[in-house]
Amino acid sequence: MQEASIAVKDLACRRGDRILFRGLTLRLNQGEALQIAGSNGIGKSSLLRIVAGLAPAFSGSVEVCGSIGLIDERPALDPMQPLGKALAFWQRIDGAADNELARLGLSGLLDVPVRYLSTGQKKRAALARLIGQKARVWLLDEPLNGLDVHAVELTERLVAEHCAEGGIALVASHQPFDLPGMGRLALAEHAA
Ligand SMILES: Nc1ncnc2c1ncn2[C@@H]1O[C@H](COP(=O)(O)OP(=O)(O)OP(=O)(O)O)[C@@H](O)[C@H]1O
Repeated sequence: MQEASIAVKDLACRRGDRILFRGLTLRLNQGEALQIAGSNGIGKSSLLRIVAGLAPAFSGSVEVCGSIGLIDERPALDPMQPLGKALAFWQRIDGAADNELARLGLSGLLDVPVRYLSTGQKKRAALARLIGQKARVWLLDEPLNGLDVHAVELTERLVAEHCAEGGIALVASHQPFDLPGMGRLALAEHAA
């Protein structure tokens, strides 16, 4: 199985002309999960984007071992395509996989264009794509936003299963995320 780790050392993040946080050091090994907590605008999404390699660090270093899957507020699914075809596009790239469609309550929605899905349905569709991606490192930006109670529990369970299989989860959320053994880092403690 592919190894997985995240090592962040003395990281500082700058957005525009402001330093958001500095002196952030963390390490996650196989099977571990960490919640990045903090109020709106503190820099949670920015941290995930730096870890994903989508934004530069202002200073410090980030090393990620293992393939990365990122969920944020924009599901990477063609809004004009029916959900089934939008997911099939990724399956051709990611390879065949069980996307857990029934478990995610998506089996009956495969002919619905992605743009017509509700907020929670889009979020669950993004999870289906993430599962199909088979990435070792999950970066989840506010994964519980817009989900009903059942879908919140399911998301927490899916992350637990991912970690039990040796994956890693870095979860940015201002909401409680119920996962046994999950660490919690308050980003405010590193605010510049
Ligand atoms: N490209 C950018 N240029 C300038 N400022 C930016 C840029 N992107 C984000 N910011 C600012 O950086 C700050 C942190 O944004 P970020 O989205 O990381 O916060 P967050 O903790 O995820 O917030 P939320 O809980 O609302 O999602 C905000 O004040 C935002 O306006």
